[in-house]
Amino acid sequence: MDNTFSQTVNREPVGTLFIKDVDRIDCATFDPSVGVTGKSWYVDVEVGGALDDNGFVYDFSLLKKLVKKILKETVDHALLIPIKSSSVEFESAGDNERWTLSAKTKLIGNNSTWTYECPKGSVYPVRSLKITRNIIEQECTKLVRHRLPNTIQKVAVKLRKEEGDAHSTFFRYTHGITGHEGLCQRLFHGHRSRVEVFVADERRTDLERYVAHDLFGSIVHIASVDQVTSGVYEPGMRMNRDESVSLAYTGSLGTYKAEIPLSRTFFVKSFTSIESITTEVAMHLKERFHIQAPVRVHCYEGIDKGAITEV
Ligand SMILES: Nc1nc2c(c(=O)[nH]1)N=C([C@H](O)[C@H](O)COP(=O)(O)OP(=O)(O)OP(=O)(O)O)CN2
Repeated sequence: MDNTFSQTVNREPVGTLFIKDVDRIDCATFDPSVGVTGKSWYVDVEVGGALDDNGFVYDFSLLKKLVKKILKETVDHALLIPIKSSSVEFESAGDNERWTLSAKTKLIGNNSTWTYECPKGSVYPVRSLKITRNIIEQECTKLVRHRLPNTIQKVAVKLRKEEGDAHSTFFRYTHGITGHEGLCQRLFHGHRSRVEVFVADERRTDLERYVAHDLFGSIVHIASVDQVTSGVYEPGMRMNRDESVSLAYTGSLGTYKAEIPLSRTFFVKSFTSIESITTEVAMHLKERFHIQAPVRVHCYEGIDKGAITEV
């Protein structure tokens, strides 16, 4: 956002405030050229308008609460779908919605289809042909603008990627946590996550790249074997086969069902929590590379949080 606003409007006292990292979004997006992908962003906000009796554009505390509430009710932990795309089909299914999403993606090498049957609110439909960061920023800006008073003349919501260090490796995953009482039960919510690997306390960026790119294929859905209702699966791996796997479970908000390309699904034996995923990764590295020394893995769940396992 430029800062000319406060300089050019000089008839009444005005100002522009900003809050960096007001919230973080963890969601999933559907892109016809990539498929369903986990995403995480820092959220920054700028708001400009007339000053009140305290000299505030808007109280920081109230703005933080409002932005968090709006994001939680809309895009956070949702699957964002571009409903103007010809790759997207929608049907109502009683209390649920049913979405069919077709992707042509070089990452998988075939035409692939994701289906998602979910309680209302699990999908955030966007009136666009595709979902980009810029389009989500515009959508969030509209949502926040709409809930602020008329004294506010300018709003900008910006999404910022986590940078990491020069050697950081990231992967993107979606998952649903069957028994979670909150929005993490949604089968397609996701994260952009860093992975760090240490062998005998020495950082191993080669193994980090192996985990992100080879084991998980950079973009992956992580399912537990007890979520599978039909299709083949093998815990601890992704299977490079041109077929789908069906997942289903019921949480406190309703029933979730999905069909996902098998080559994009990694199966864990127990839970899809970050603790279980990290343990699965550490065990895999130890066995696959016959490592005798202690292997310590830090897998993030989105930004600044995650789990550590040493084996
Ligand atoms: N110990 C764990 N706790 C939680 C896990 C987990 O794997 N291990 N996972 C989740 C969800 O998957 C969720 O996506 C985490 O996102 P988060 O933003 O922390 O969840 P909230 O929306 O509940 O948090 P806010 O700070 O309110 O945004 C949850 N917990």
